[in-house]
Formats: sequence, structure tokens, C-alpha cells
Amino acid sequence: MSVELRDSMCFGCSPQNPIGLKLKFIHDGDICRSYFTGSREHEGWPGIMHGGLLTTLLDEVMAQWLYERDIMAMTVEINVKFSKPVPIGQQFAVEGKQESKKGRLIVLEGQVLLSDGTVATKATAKFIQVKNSI
Ligand SMILES: CCCCC/C=C\C/C=C\C/C=C\C/C=C\CCCC(=O)SCCNC(=O)CCNC(=O)[C@H](O)C(C)(C)COP(=O)(O)OP(=O)(O)OC[C@H]1O[C@@H](n2cnc3c(N)ncnc32)[C@H](O)[C@@H]1OP(=O)(O)O
Repeated sequence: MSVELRDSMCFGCSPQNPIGLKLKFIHDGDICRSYFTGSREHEGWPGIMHGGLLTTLLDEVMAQWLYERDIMAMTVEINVKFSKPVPIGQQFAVEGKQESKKGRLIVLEGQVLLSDGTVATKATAKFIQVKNSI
């Protein structure tokens, strides 16, 4: 791999990106999980998390599921279903796991869970495996 994690300015996970989300990840069996609490800077509708940012969070946990397993892959497609609003100021969980793998095409699923366990958002994303030289 020519790009090391320590050099990354990844908007989702880099600790050194001043405007990034600075996400941390827990790998729990076949699930990658992160926790996030939105603030006013993350809202779309007043008091509600911006859907584009939820998509970013979902993309990131799914990408990290792969990265943890040394699979270098890029998102080529993502479909997101927003079922319930995600309130600002309340911690929620974001989870990702693999659904299938066929050749270079890897399909992952993600979800946003509110603190009471309600699934607020669901995602399916396709990743294509690339050479370890991004
Ligand atoms: C993962 C990170 C790696 C880097 C790690 C480095 C340091 C660590 C840093 C951070 C921590 C790591 C992870 C966090 C990083 C990011 C998180 C967010 C993820 C992203 O933010 S990521 C950015 C957005 N993303 C892009 O910027 C992709 C743009 N894209 C491309 O650059 C090309 O697309 C490429 C190179 C991916 C593939 O190009 P290519 O030329 O190699 O391959 P080709 O097009 O031939 O496709 C091959 C086969 O996949 C089939 N195929 C293609 N697309 C399909 C689809 N949608 N559905 C079904 N099948 C599909 C074809 O049909 C063919 O199938 P077949 O082989 O059977 O013909």
C-alpha cells in the first residue's frame, strides 16, 4: 500500500483533518460500527441530521469494514433509504457489513440505529477492489 493511514486526510476518519468527522471504529465480529452525535453544523432540516452526511457516515463504516480486512476498494455506487429522521444532539450508531463478494465487486450493507434501536437509515453500496497503490 503506498498511502498509509497515518498520512490520510480522510474526511471521515483522519484525526488530523480539521474539518473532518474524526470517526473511530469498532470491529465487532462481522460488523464495523461507529458512533456519532450530530451538532448544529451537521443539520439539514432544523434539528435533523443532513442526509448527505448520513450517507457519508454509512459509506465510511462500509469502507472501513473492507480496510480492516486489507481489502482496498472504492465505492462505485450507494443507495440510501431514509426512513426516520435522525435527531441532532443524540448519539446514534452506524454499522456496516459485507453482503456478498463476486470477483472485484463487493456489496456491503449499512444502517443507522437510533439509541432506542430503531433503524432510521439503510444503505446498500457496491465497492470495486482496486490495486493497493492508490
Ligand atoms: C478504500 C481506501 C483505499 C486507500 C487506503 C489508503 C489509506 C487509508 C486511508 C483511509 C482509510 C480507508 C478507507 C476510507 C476511505 C474512504 C471512505 C469512503 C469511500 C470513498 O469515498 S471512495 C471515493 C468515491 N469513489 C470513487 O472515486 C470511485 C471512482 N471510480 C473509479 O475510479 C473506477 O470506477 C474504479 C477504479 C473503482 C474501477 O475502475 P476499473 O477500470 O478498475 O474497473 P472497471 O470499470 O472495469 O470495473 C471493474 C468491474 O466492476 C464492474 N462494475 C463497475 N461499477 C459497477 C457498478 N456500479 N455496479 C456493478 N458492477 C460494477 C464492471 O462492470 C467490471 O466488471 P467486469 O470485470 O466483470 O467487466
